[in-house]
Amino acid sequence: MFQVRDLTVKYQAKVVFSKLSFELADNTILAVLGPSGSGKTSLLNAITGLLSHQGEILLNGHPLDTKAQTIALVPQDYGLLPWKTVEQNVLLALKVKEKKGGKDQPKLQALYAALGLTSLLKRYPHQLSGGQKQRVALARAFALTPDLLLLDEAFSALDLVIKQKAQQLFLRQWQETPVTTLVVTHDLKEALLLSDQILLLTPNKPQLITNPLGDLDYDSRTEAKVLTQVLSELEAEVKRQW
Ligand SMILES: Nc1ncnc2c1ncn2[C@@H]1O[C@H](COP(=O)(O)OP(=O)(O)OP(=O)(O)O)[C@@H](O)[C@H]1O
Repeated sequence: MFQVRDLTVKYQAKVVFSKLSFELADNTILAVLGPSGSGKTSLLNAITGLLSHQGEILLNGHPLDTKAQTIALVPQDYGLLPWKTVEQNVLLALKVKEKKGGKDQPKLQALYAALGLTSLLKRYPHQLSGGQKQRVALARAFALTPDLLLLDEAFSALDLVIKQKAQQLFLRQWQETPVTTLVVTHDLKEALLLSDQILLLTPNKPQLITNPLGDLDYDSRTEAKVLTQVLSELEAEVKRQW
């Protein structure tokens, strides 16, 4: 179980959110949805330990410990080292995290194949499209077999077709190795397509809601009728809150 208890984040006098609390069962995908400036990135930074905070962040009942537990982050700009090849970017992350057994070649090759990277392993980031870079960042995150996976607007820079493909690949890989995941997004549709639960980061009262499409697979969620109806309901809720 992943728990956030009375989490307060502030920059000097500016409070971003105060006493935020929620909990997630194991292997839940949570969409963190909020307008610009609502504190989505601050929440991720508090979780990764980059930002000091008050309150508790617990994984399986213990304070999150970035040394003992592995938190994988897929940042918005993908965070690839330009002077390393695709393969080296993935292997370096395993080395930094001292993931023993992480270099299990058959597993890595299966991961590269699943994410369509097999023919790109010797390329450098500047030789990749945005969608390809994003898949490398996902491969690097999944290779770590993390205890917690964080995606910060990881799909937002992609065009519509590539985005849908990337979301499907992400979900397929996630089903192979499920992990509690926070997907930060400002895109309501993305929240509905990917998550089990949605955290509405509103200025007044953050709210955790169950995704009404949570029991459906990705293809069923994208069926226009279902999605349009639920999307307009969520939009109405968001307008009330924001
Ligand atoms: N280093 C900082 N110093 C002071 N204020 C900051 C700092 N970083 C963020 N903020 C402020 O904290 C608030 C939350 O910022 P944050 O980046 O977490 O929001 P966000 O929801 O991720 O926004 P976006 O969707 O635009 O990335 C904003 O008002 C922002 O201006």
